[in-house]
Amino acid sequence: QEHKFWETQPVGQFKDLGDSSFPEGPIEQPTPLSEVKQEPYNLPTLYEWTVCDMDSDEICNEVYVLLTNNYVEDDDNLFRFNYSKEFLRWGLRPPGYFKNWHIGVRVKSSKKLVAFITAIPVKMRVRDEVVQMAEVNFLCVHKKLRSKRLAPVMIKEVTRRIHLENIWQAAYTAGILLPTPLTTCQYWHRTLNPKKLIDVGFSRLGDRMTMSRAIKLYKLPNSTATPGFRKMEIRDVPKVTILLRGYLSRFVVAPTFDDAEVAHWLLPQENVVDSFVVENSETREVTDFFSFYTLPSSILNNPNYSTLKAAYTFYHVSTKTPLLQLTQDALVIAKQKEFDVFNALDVMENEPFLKELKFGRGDGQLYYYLYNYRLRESLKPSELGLVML
Ligand SMILES: COc1cccc(CC(=N)NC(=O)c2cccnc2OC2CCNCC2)c1
Repeated sequence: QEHKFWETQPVGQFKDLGDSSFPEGPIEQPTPLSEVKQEPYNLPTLYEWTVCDMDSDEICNEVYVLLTNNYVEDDDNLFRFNYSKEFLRWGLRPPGYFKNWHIGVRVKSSKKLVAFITAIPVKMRVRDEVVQMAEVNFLCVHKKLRSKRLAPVMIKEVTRRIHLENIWQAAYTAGILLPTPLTTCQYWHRTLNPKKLIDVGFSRLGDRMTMSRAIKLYKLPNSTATPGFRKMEIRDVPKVTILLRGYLSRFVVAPTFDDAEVAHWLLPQENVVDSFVVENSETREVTDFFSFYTLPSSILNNPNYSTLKAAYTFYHVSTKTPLLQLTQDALVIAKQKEFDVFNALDVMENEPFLKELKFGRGDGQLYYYLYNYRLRESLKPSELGLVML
């Protein structure tokens, strides 16, 4: 059973680790579109495929309810991701998206939505090659249908639909170890609301730490420190695009963003994504940028709280303002907006500020994977410039 499915897929296999005889690049060559399976894979008899039109309030709500009750939980099953409807619409409809890559599974008789998987297109640079890829995300099977081996057929079906668009590579993340990680990231949390985090079991009071000591330790200024730090606006898009493209060129694997993509992913949207620029008041130059996305978690079985309000670092660039100060200002904003915790991965150049700004190591890893693309060796997190939702 050990990775029975993944041993059949064009992904780096554990047994090939260290075997540097393999060239870097695609594992399998593209097949002619006429040879790609034209009809959907077979589901178990009682189930049928459906396309989830995220523009439809009703269908978007069905997806929201499925994920709210059945998506990823932390290792101690205290929390479950609670992506909002407006977040899902944002995350699944970037420029150039394909509606039929938002794939659902319904019970034929009741039409109940019981599983979901998605992909969106992304131009990914790997070293100095730009490869058209798909980002696969939101794989979710209803708790009552686990171990029916639905996930493998859903992965094959989304792969088939991606192949039909002549795209042969993909990127995905998971909290579990599969063959074979592109990189293994550590997640970190910066406490903003110590009392609530301790009450819900997200954090523990250290031995010599009293609650009042914890509140003092994580206190933040009431206002940001950087002159010219302000919310991003549509007029900033061209300059932020130049900043971001320049910054991401430093990493071995990173997405490429054009203006339209920067506008989609980074213009502020209430309860979805917050973005800030630092504009020099004399030169009018935009020198820095910071963004985080809003991903609450349901708190399972707590008498006093139902939701953990969490911010996740997204993309940022610092050319003039030290990243430490930029991040501190983002923490101040997050606190003002009543977030309980600010999460980050040790990707890009995050690690140095994590320790300095009183982030604590999370108790899990996030693994990044490439589909049908081999790198001679896995990357350090600091070599990765990709943040997934
Ligand atoms: C606090 O509530 C949680 C609810 C479910 C799972 C986890 C732990 C976890 N698995 N966290 C992460 O994967 C994570 C931690 C820091 C930053 N980004 C992350 O994941 C992002 C990116 C991958 N897709 C989910 C969101 C926490």
